Amino acid sequence: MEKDTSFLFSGITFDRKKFARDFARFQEKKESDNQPKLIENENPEIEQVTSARVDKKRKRKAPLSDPVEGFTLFKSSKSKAVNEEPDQHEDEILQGKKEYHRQLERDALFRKKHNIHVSGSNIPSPLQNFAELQLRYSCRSYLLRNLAELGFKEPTPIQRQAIPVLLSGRECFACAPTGSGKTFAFVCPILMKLKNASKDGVRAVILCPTRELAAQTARECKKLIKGKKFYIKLMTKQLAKGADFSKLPCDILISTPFRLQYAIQKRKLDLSKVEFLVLDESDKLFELGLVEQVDAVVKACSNPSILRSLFSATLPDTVEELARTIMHDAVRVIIGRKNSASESIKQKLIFVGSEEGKLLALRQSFAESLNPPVLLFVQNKERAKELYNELKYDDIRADVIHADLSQIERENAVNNFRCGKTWVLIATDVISRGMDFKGINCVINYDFPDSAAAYIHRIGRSGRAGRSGEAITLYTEADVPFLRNVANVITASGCEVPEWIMSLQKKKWKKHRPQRESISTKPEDEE
Ligand SMILES: Nc1ncnc2c1ncn2[C@@H]1O[C@H](COP(=O)(O)OP(=O)(O)OP(=O)(O)O)[C@@H](O)[C@H]1O
Repeated sequence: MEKDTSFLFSGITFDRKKFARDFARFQEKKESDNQPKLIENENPEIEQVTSARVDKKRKRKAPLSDPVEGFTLFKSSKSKAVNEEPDQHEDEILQGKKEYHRQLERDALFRKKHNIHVSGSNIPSPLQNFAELQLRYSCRSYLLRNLAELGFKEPTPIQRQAIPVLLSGRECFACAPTGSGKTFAFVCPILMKLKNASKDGVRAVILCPTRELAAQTARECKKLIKGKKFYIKLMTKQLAKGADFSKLPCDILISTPFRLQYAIQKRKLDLSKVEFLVLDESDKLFELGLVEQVDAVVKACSNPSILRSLFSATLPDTVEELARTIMHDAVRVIIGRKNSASESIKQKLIFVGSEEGKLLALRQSFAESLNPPVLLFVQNKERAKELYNELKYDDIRADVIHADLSQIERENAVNNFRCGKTWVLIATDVISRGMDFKGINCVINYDFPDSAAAYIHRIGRSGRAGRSGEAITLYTEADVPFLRNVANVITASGCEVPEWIMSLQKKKWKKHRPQRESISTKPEDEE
């Protein structure tokens, strides 16, 4: 068609001078032709843009046009348009401002409803639902499909706010209760931003304080990428010692600080292209013993446009201050009250007098009602072994996990507990953070936790993802001076504590690890 048309006009030279008057009429008609079209336009936004364009065209064309019939009409309408333009523009700005403020109000109400507290500048609106991931951020369908398969219907409060913050390219430190879905809150933006697999070096690093948590996070990532190719690597001992990192395709690397520092320093692992660094259980990572290794990793992630984020259920002020020194224009997201326990856990304090009383109380409680799975926390690995030796011949399926076991023994202990082979798992704090055992009915603090943060994380192994749970904390005379700190956490999450405990003096409490009598009831020579 086009060819035909050009053929029709080829070789014809239009005599503009001779037909100036007629030509001008066509010009005029053409312009006025536009006007009803604009009015017909159903979309007011498009209308504004189109009319602005036409006005611009007019402005540019006007000096070129010859004086024609109807010029005055054009002139008057044009001069009107010129007069109107600033008003219209101001109007648009005003409307824009009004809409912006209305949106801020809506966001504030929505955040209040979901107990989301934020600070920082220009914080993106929280997610109303998962569909917004696609509407606002063009999320790929594989991820939405996997979410649906995992049964995630609604975003949790931390997901509603932290995901848009990270997707809008802002750094973030976040504090949300145990079991509230923080893992997906940081993995989702990473997957969305990385878009596709690449063999271009490590692009994201997730640091976890323990191997068990690192392995769990890697497993969760793999569930989320089902049907999509991504290279997700867990830094195992073998990988750290034997891999050729220059050839290893890796989009997301999940590791403990120790193994990653080893790989950086001894195996020349290059992290200069890392775009995302997540410090999960960040307050633990900033504790003495880990902070130097974390520092080495932070330094190795030298990409100037890296996005760093910190997540935990407990975020002491000291960690926040430290975080501020390394982060740029970060957004702070707190769900509920900072450093509080999950509200879905029924918490109790039980006085047992002495160490001997503890074992009696435990045996009695198991005899009356044992509702597995039960997680039992003790102060150190020696006590874990002792308690295991006491319970292993009782008629309950007990197992133990602590740092003296080999990697494979630790994995077996976790897996047997996960699948229900073990009813009671005796543990040190090695699994108190982040581990997601579905449906733990009861956490028993056989030994009083060494800090309020440890208490929050330990009991947070139950009552996850909105489920209910129970936490029992045994205490002896030696623990009384430290009761008040834990009692504060208990009352803040809506559970009751005897009045006399609330009237105890608050204690400035670093680590409470009293010398405890042995758990073992066997005579020493027999041992
Ligand atoms: N939107 C959601 N809907 C339903 N379940 C979810 C959702 N997001 C996460 N979960 C589930 O909730 C559980 C807890 O999630 P996750 O382990 O990420 O919690 P967390 O906040 O990191 O806890 P912790 O502080 O103990 O590390 C997991 O089993 C996870 O699959």
